[in-house]
Amino acid sequence: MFSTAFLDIPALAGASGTVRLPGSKSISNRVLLLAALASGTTTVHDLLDSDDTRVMLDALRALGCGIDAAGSTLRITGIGGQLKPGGPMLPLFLGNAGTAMRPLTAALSLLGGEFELSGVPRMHERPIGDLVDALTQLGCRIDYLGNPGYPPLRIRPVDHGALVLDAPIRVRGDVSSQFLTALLLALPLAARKDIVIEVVGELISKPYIEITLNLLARFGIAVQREGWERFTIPAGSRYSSPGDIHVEADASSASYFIALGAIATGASGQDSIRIEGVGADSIQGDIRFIEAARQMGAQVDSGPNWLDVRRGAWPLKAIDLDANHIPDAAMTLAVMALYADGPSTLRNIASWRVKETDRIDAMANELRKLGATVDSGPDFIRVHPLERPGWQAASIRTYDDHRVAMCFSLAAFNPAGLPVRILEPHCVAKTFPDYFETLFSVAQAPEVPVICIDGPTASGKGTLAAEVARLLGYHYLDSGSLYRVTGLAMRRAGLSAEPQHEAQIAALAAALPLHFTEGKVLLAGEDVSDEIRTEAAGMDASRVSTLPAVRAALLALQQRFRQLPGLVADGRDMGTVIFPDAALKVFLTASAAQRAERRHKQLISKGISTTLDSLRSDLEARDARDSSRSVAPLKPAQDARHLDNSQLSIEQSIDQVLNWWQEKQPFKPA
Ligand SMILES: Nc1ncnc2c1ncn2[C@@H]1O[C@H](COP(=O)(O)OP(=O)(O)O)[C@@H](O)[C@H]1O
Ligand SMILES: Nc1ccn([C@@H]2O[C@H](COP(=O)(O)OP(=O)(O)O)[C@@H](O)[C@H]2O)c(=O)n1
Repeated sequence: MFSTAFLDIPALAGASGTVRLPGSKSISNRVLLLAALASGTTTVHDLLDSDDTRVMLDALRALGCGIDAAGSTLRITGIGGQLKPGGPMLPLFLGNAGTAMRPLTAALSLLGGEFELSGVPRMHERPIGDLVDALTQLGCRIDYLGNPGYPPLRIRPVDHGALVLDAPIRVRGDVSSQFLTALLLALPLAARKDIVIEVVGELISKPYIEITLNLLARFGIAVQREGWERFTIPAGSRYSSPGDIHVEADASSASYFIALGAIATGASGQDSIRIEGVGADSIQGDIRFIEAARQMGAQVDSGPNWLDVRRGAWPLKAIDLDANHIPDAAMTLAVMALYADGPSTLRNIASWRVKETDRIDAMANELRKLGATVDSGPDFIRVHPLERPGWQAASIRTYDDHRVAMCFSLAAFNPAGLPVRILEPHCVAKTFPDYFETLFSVAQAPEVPVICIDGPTASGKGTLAAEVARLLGYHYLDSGSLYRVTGLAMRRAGLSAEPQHEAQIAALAAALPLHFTEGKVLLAGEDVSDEIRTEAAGMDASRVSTLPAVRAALLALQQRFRQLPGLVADGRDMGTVIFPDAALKVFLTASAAQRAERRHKQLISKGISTTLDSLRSDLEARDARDSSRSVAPLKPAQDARHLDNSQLSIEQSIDQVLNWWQEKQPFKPA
């Protein structure tokens, strides 16, 4: 996941390959609650691991469920429809997870304990009054702790004998279908008699109710349905665990990759995007996004649990769609509309206004920043396509809304070749923590940005480069470590850095079984991070690095680090030889005295004993060798910016490089 303040997605030109998507949020949280209410143990496969499911799991653990996770499989032992009596009041914090807040409100009102349910400030602006009203009709005791009609809530125990089950429970269906879902999931707890639910108003998002009914059936509860107005939970209904249950991949998450397939062509001009984990026969309503994508021109094939999408019509065909049945996935259409042959209109989407943010306003604002003309009203949005000269580079605000972040990544395919900046990209953690990594695994960029930091030993290149990479969410290449590992491999093979061994050492370098994980350097699985940091290893590295065949052998390996979304590389010849087209080159220096002192401190702190004098003479010897060798000598690239950090702190150096980088970006401030 990207935990950076922003993520710059370079202009993308194509995409092809296979993606596996995380489990559906809607299915995951319903399955968790049903498994928690059932007796016995349910093994849940391919559960989504995200903020919303974590919030739900924390709540269920607090209620006394046994939860045991191993990889993407989770075993959950339910409470059999009953809480342990006499527990203390339980405060439950539910973040911004509507799929936890609504059903838990209903279930906890009927379980008999005392609870306080709260969330982030936005959760306290998301209406829940219609659900509370329905539960109150039944005799449940729920108080508002803040504004009436909104969380936070206090729930008090109620005697099941006192519940009013004779009259139908009336619930509004036209604000959020989650209220009806919540009742359907929870009311079997009280089904001494048949319980009838009547929906008031036109029910929105019906496909989500289908998921609810489908999963209730998997847990042994056969709800009877008359149209979309009346639902009966039969007397004596009891949750029974199905034993094992598989969670489909999230169809709403699939929408971004279906759109990707429709917009992008592969490197060869004909490859497709294959999506695994969900097929066209999914029980999730958002799978009908496929129909809308086809209408816009996508070619979609499907089989059991897979989809295959490629570009059909281009430009895409504009659509005019009642998107009430796919409210979440329809946001993706609003960005696809930028690539269409005329204005596209999405209607009947008033529910967008009460989601993670007001999504109609959010989409309209951010699409306008890209240069688009957008009209919107209480329940619709109309997006005009963008011609090549109209596109603008924009910093996209994401409003703590995962879907805004994900769908705007598709703007990186703009024909103007502009990058897109996504602010607060970590909001995707709500449903798809690795969204951007997954996108980057199939996307191709004509130019992956590189920042090079070259300079003499102990000038602070590694420190600076690693931190700049972390702040930008870029990959990091410590090219010196490759020469250090080659030096080590040379020693272990009984060779020395002489011309007669050059070919053998180069062969070792070309096939180094090298891995970088969590700041460690592994050689054939062995952690050599400390061994390569000694001054002796530095000297060996300096010697092997003078051998032209070794440098040639390491060239391709280094260039393979240039991957989306970008790279920061440090060394001696990053800007001159390895990445001559880098967008920013920094030549970092500091006085020899300063560098010797820094290295001294660094080694002493690692418990490696050395003297300042020997370090200084080693360092000068290395400077001389690095600068005078015939291949790729240490020297500033012609277009490098010089930074002497003798008098600068680490933070000041980082700020300077980030400022130079920002100057090169086309983004206006957010
Ligand atoms: N601007 C700076 N001011 C003071 N110390 C620094 C500065 N930059 C780096 N250092 C320290 O100098 C030491 C050497 O830095 P390092 O990044 O390993 O250098 P290089 O990769 O160029 O050999 C480290 O202990 C680091 O914390
Ligand atoms: N791109 C690079 C990186 C390192 N090297 C060599 O590899 C040695 C070790 O690199 P390093 O970056 O780990 O060294 P320090 O700067 O930390 O001393 C250097 O002394 C250079 O001679 C190189 O030739 N080219």
